[in-house]
Parts: sequence; C-alpha cells; structure tokens
Amino acid sequence: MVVLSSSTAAEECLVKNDIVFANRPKFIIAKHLGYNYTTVVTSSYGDHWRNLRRIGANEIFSSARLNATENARRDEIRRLLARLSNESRQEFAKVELKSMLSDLSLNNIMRTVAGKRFYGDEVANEEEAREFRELMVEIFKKSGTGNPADYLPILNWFGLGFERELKKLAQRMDGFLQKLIDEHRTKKLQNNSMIQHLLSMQQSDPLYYTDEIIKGFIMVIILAGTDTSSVTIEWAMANLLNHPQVLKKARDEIDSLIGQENLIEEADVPKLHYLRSIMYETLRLYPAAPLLIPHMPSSDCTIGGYDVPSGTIVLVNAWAIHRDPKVWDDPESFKPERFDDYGGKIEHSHKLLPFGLGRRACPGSNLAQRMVGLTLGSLIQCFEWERIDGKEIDMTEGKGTTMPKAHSLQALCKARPIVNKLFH
Ligand code: HEM
Repeated sequence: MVVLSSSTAAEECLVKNDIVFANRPKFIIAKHLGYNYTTVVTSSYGDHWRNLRRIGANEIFSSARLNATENARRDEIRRLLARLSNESRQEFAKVELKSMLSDLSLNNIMRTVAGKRFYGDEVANEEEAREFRELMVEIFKKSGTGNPADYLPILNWFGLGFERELKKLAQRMDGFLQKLIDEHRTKKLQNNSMIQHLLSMQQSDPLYYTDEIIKGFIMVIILAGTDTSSVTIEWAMANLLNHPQVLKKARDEIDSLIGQENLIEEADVPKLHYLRSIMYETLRLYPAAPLLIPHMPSSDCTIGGYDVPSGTIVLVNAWAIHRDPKVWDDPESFKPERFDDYGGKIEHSHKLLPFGLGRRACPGSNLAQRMVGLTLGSLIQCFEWERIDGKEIDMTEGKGTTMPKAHSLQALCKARPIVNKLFH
C-alpha cells in the first residue's frame, strides 16, 4: 500500500496519470455489496464503468434530474425545521443534531431515489421502514470497519465468517431493493423518483438498464451519499458554534440576500458566497472521505520517482494535503475568508480535493453541495445557535471511513421570527 500525502503526488496520480490509477482494489465487501464489482464505485476502469458514469451524469446527477427531485428534499428540510422549532419557540432548547442530520440525509436520499421516507413520522410502511433502518445500521457497521483480510489475504483462511455475514446481508439488501423496483414497475407507486426514471429508460433499452444496474446505483447512492453529507453538516455546525463571528456573518449574508419572509431554496445556495466558503472550509479541515476511496494502478508505474507495481493499493490522504503548511496559510485555523477571492466558487484543485480529482472524482458533488448548502443555510436562517454552558465544542475525530465526530453534536437553538411566520 502507498499513501500519498502531498498535493503534487495527488495531482500526478489523479490528474496526469488518471487512467492508470482509475482502478479500484477488489475488497471483499465490494464483491458482495457491490454486485460483484459491477457498480460505479467498485468496477474497474473500462467500458462498463464509463457507461455507468454516463448514465449517472445524464440520468441521475444532471441539474435537470436534480431539479426534478428537489421538492422531496425541500419537504424533508421543512420537517426538520418544524421538529427543531417544537421546543425552541420561546426559549433556547437543547438538541442532539447528529441523529437528526443522519435521518435527514437518509430520508433525503431515499425520497430522491424511491420517493418514500423511512425515518420519523409518516413513513409509508412501518414494517418496510424498520427493515431498511436495520439494514442501514448493519451495512454502515460492516463498511465502516476495514477488513484485515483485504490487506493480508492469508487471513482469508481464518476470516470466512465475515464473508458469510456479508453474503447474507447483501442478499437481504438485494431483496429489499428488488421490492422497491417491483413496486414502481407494477405501478403501485407512481412518483418522480430516480427509480421511476431509470425504469422508463429500461423500457427503451432493456439490455443495458437491467434491474441489477438499477439496484447497484441505488446501493451506491445510499452508501456514498448519506453519511458523507450528514457528517459534513455536523462538522460545519460544530465549527460555526466554535466561531460565533463566522455564524453571525453567515446569518447577515442570508438576511440581506434572502430575508426573513421566505425559506432558502437550493437555487439560492450558489449566490450565498460566504455560506459556500463555510462549506469549503469545513470540507478542507474535515473531509468526509479523508483518504478518498482507494485507487489501484492497472500497470507498473512511478509516483514521485518511486516505483509502484500494478495492483498496489493507493490511498490519497486528502486530510493531510488540506492541512499542509506548504500549501495553506495557517492551515489548522477555521477561516472561510480564505476563499473570499473565489467568489463562493472554487474549482476542485490538487490543493482542495474533498471530492477527489480526475476521472473517478465524486459524481454526486453537486447533489452533496445542494443538500449541505440548503441544510446549513436553513439552520442558520431559522435559528439562533449557542453552545451548551458556553463550553467549546470538542472537535476530536472518531473512527470510521467517513470521519465522524467522536462526540455527537449537541447544541442550544432558539427559533427566529421566520419560524413563527412559516410554521404555525
Ligand atoms: C459531502 C459529501 C460527499 C463527499 C465529501 C464525497 C466525496 C467523494 C470522494 C472523495 C470520492 C472518491 C474519489 C476518488 O476515488 O478519488 C467519491 C466518490 C463517489 N461519490 Fe461522493 N462524496 C459526497 C457525496 C456524494 C453523494 C451525495 C453521492 C450520490 C448521491 C456520491 C456518489 C459518489 C459515487 C457514485 C462515487 C464513486 C465514483 C467512481 O468510483 O467512479 N457522493 N465521493
């Protein structure tokens, strides 16, 4: 295994030689939960992967498709705001944000994908929702811990229990996803969801848009799109609570550009430059995929003059690059102003790569920025936020592939006037 911790080495691999580095190691979890290495995250570079990325770009992540599912995400954020306002209309109330943000992300993604909610009240089918929630807990547990046998294959001799469990879990998840698709197919469920859209593509090209391709996409979107977004929002809120002057500046920007009459919409996020700088600064210091997703060179090559044989696992340490004093001034400080000159927009460069770089960079970054921007903006627009007993928020990082906070975020919030106007 090789770990790259400099921006020049990352650029050499992910931009200059990106085709050579565009393969993924064949981890055992990707065999079972990744439909035998055929999903867009797990498949090797080649025609199949290129086709999946094309389908993703045109039919899933395009602005037109994201606009088509925006209502569902708007409704979810309103439910969160209403929930937070229940006890905080008169005075500050203590709230536990981590679980709320996690439920929000999962509901957001599942409504975008399947048009149904699975957490909180008004779930469509309580039994099905319970099954989904159990599956998610299991899947995140299995994908959050590395499997030592992926690095030392000899351990496979002893570790077959893990693979057996994965197989069972993958079968249960497959059954769940198949039911979701069948329900749309038999027209029991009609909505503007991704599944409905992919099934309409299946009618015109049944050989390519198979059920397996559709299930693989849903699986990937759930795994890659939920935790990453919710931990980013949690880290951003933690940073804002520790930097009240940044929070105030963000609130002033929202008040002057959006006001207190209407709630922020996804379309407003691009014009809220300071809010976007807060997102970037959070992703710089707390990238939700600190080592990106492992890459693997398809042929022998060199990196920074060192020989690297084909089949080596290559990790890009975005976390270290984002805190490198050779690249960033005062790298440990949270200063959204450092992005002022970019007008709220920053092309992902080899300095700032929370979504990766090159061919295998995250295709969901637009959706992620819509969800994170809308949630963060709405929380700032609708509530005043304070720390509990004025105590500094502990920013220790916990274990897990998506770098969670070690201690889940709790804070005090009090509804601002817009909440009383909009939620009676
Ligand atoms: C803040 C949120 C997010 C962050 C920080 C993030 C970050 C990343 C990173 C670092 C990679 C790997 C790049 C590489 O291999 O070099 C990746 C890949 C990927 N992400 Fe995201 N992501 C986020 C949200 C999302 C969302 C919302 C979706 C979809 C709904 C998504 C879908 C994917 C997919 C499908 C891949 C695999 C691409 C491939 O292998 O070709 N991500 N993401």
